[in-house]
Amino acid sequence: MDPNVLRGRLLLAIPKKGRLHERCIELLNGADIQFHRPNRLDVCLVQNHHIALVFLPAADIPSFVGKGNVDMGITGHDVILEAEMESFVTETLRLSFGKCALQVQVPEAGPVQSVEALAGKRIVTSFEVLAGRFFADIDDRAGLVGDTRTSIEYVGGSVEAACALGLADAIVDLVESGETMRAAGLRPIATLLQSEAVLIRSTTPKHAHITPLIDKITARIAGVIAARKYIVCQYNVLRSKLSTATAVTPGRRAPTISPLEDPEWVAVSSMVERSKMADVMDQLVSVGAEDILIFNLDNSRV
Ligand SMILES: Nc1ncnc2c1ncn2[C@@H]1O[C@H](COP(=O)(O)OP(=O)(O)OP(=O)(O)O)[C@@H](O)[C@H]1O
Ligand SMILES: O=P(O)(O)OC[C@H]1O[C@H](OP(=O)(O)OP(=O)(O)O)[C@H](O)[C@@H]1O
Repeated sequence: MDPNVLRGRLLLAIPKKGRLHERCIELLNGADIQFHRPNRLDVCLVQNHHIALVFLPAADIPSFVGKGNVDMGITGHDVILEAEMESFVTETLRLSFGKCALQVQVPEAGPVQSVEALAGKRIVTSFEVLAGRFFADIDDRAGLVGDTRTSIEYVGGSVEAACALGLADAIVDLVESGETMRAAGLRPIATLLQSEAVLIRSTTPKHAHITPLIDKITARIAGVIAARKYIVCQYNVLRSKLSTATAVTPGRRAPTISPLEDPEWVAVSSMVERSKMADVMDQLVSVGAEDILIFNLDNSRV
């Protein structure tokens, strides 16, 4: 591709494969960012905005954004810390997917119960910076020096195999459902951090003229995330029960209250977190609300 085509465009990086890729594509579709990615090309133009998408390994996105080589990106909070880019990127939105924990895991049947028992042992991980820092603290507390300190070995994937192969006494890797960990006969003994996918921008952007477009895309993505997270709950309730009912559905800012033809009744409409929907409906029934309706949101600006 002719680099001139990219001049002046906002560069937005998303993971080219792996756990976050599909979810990012869905998010872009929801935000009406239209593109066609020619077969395996890592850069493609957005048709309806002055944007180019850059498909990169999730782990490389923090430094591309932090160094200002691309303007914004989507990646995991974990890889921002691993790349030591937290001072160079700003996490503008949590995206509510890619949720996982970075954990120290040991063989299920083995004797190790605490991370202190791993001081001086062999750790295999794809997170050598975070694991290195974590075990350096433990080694310091144990007074270990030189060759006696914990060994941290990097592998690029299939970390769980290291213990079974006799290459490690423990691993440090990501866990979501725990299926991979259990299948490998491992159990967790410590959590280094919790992660989820985040939208990031450079702390010191190189292209100031692009900031309004970054803000617009951020607002669109925030709207898609909020539309997934919230539903609208509408119901009728006796005016005398209104304060009890609206305590159950306070809304994001405040509920909308409309009069009904019967002056003793009002209609209430309020945003409610989708995960709390069933509980909220039960509570509304118990305070005497009637005609409780739930509406999905297609999109939003909040
Ligand atoms: N099991 C999981 N559940 C949810 N999110 C995950 C999970 N595993 C990884 N992630 C998130 O997705 C990011 C990318 O991980 P993934 O395993 O997809 O890497 P990848 O880009 O395919 O690289 P590779 O497979 O080469 O290590 C991680 O940094 C983390 O934020
Ligand atoms: O707790 P679970 O739901 O089983 O998920 C955990 C697994 O997911 C990630 O790997 P992924 O499958 O993305 O592949 P990778 O090993 O190639 O990174 C992670 O490295 C674990 O292996």
